Amino acid sequence: MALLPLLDAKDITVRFGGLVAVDSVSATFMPGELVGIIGPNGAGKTTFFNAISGVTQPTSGALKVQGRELSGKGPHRFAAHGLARTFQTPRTFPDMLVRDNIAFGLKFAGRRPRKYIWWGEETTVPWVLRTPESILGLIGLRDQADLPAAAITPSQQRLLEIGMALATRPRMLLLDEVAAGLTENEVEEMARLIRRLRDELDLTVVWIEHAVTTLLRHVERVIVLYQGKKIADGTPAEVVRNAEVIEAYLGDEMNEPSTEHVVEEASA
Ligand SMILES: Nc1ncnc2c1ncn2[C@@H]1O[C@H](COP(=O)(O)OP(=O)(O)OP(=O)(O)O)[C@@H](O)[C@H]1O
Repeated sequence: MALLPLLDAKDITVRFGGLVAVDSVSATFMPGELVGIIGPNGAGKTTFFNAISGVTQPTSGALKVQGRELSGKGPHRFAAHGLARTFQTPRTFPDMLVRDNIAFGLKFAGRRPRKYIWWGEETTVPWVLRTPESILGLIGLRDQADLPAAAITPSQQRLLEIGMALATRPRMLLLDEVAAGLTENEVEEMARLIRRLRDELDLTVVWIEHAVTTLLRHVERVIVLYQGKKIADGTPAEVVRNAEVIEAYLGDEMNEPSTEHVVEEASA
């Protein structure tokens, strides 16, 4: 039997009054894929994320998760089908301890049993997603467990939000600019963590990021949005050679000395 996409978005359009923020975008995400979404400011990246996670109702288009029609459903239904996401501004509980932020996510997941049916088979929740301690270990925040979330650094806040998303025991993780505001080293560490999570937890990961050079180095597929439209969808090597992408977006990035080697690597 052919493998179904984990998420299948067909002709998704989102209008805000007269503005078409997302313009008939179709994309499929297969189990275990690590996909980047790039594009200039205002290209529609976050709006597309909101639409495929039930946060914003698309004006038109269809959404299927594991073959199940979820068009028109709210974020809780998407979460119940294994989708978890982070937001551009981390949505943690600042007055609660780091550990309790994670416990909150686990409580949400607790409504689903430890074994659940996934792709028609009984699946056990990976042990690393069972307790606040194990999740904190996975994201490298064990030492901060007993601090209020407001007391940790911005990069740790981003990790905490990823931890909260993982606590809901997802199969698909949508990451919205989790590397924004981080130092170059922190961005690289974040990219490595994202890959490790995908590999160890067998997740499908879709990652929006402005740090294009890092993203191109770490993802296997990139979708490029421009003025609400999808203008490219392919491997980093294909996308950096795409004339429309260069014209619309990557031209300036490629002229940056720091980017040249990445483009060369991606094209190799
Ligand atoms: N709730 C809203 N109401 C009206 N317009 C909106 C709303 N949300 C987004 N927009 C507009 O939709 C367009 C796409 O915005 P979106 O935030 O999805 O882009 P983006 O690619 O994520 O940008 P950035 O990289 O700056 O985060 C922009 O013109 C934005 O102003």
